[in-house]
Amino acid sequence: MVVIEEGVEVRVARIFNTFGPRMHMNDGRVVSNFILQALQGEGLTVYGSGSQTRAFQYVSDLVNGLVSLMNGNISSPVNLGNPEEHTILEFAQLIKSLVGSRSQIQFLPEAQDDPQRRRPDIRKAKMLLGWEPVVPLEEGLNKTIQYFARELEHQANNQYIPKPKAARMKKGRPRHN
Ligand SMILES: O=C(O)[C@H]1O[C@H](OP(=O)(O)OP(=O)(O)OC[C@H]2O[C@@H](n3ccc(=O)[nH]c3=O)[C@H](O)[C@@H]2O)[C@H](O)[C@@H](O)[C@@H]1O
Repeated sequence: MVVIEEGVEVRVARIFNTFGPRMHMNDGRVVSNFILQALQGEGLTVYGSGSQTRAFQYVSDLVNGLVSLMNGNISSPVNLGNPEEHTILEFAQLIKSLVGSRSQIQFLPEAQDDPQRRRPDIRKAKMLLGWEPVVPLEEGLNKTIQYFARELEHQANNQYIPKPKAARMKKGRPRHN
């Protein structure tokens, strides 16, 4: 173990789904895809029935968690995420309504090996770091939508409009759709 042999202090953050301004706009993740699609009037691409769940944390909550972790003395892994869980269909409906978009929700084939549920257990971070996420989902989404809208405007002037990425690879294998 590096910790014992070299006296190096180690911190291990297990980072769960995170979003916010300055995220990559078209790497195919769900929040960026849905925001781009809603802003551009395209169908919001829900893979499968949309009943799979995720829990998304806002970037500033993650940064605060990382800072607390670095300043603490826990060398075992600590989950950093927001435990508020929603279905992907709920995310699609929420983003569509926050954008005020007329986009349709478009159901596509399920992604391969797509986890049906993901929600972090953050009891350890709460207890040992006194950390928990504080930014409400809608507030974080609104800030992210504003960022995407400004970027689209800027990029439109430069003739480059990013497209949401359609095919996502899961575990290194191509999806069928
Ligand atoms: O561990 C992994 O395999 C992956 O975990 C997360 O990926 P994931 O939780 O699936 O996050 P998203 O890609 O944002 O997808 C979340 C859910 O939305 C669905 N989705 C995604 C994009 C889209 O346009 N439509 C859609 O329904 C996906 O099928 C999935 O169920 C991370 O974001 C990836 O970087 C990591 O590789």
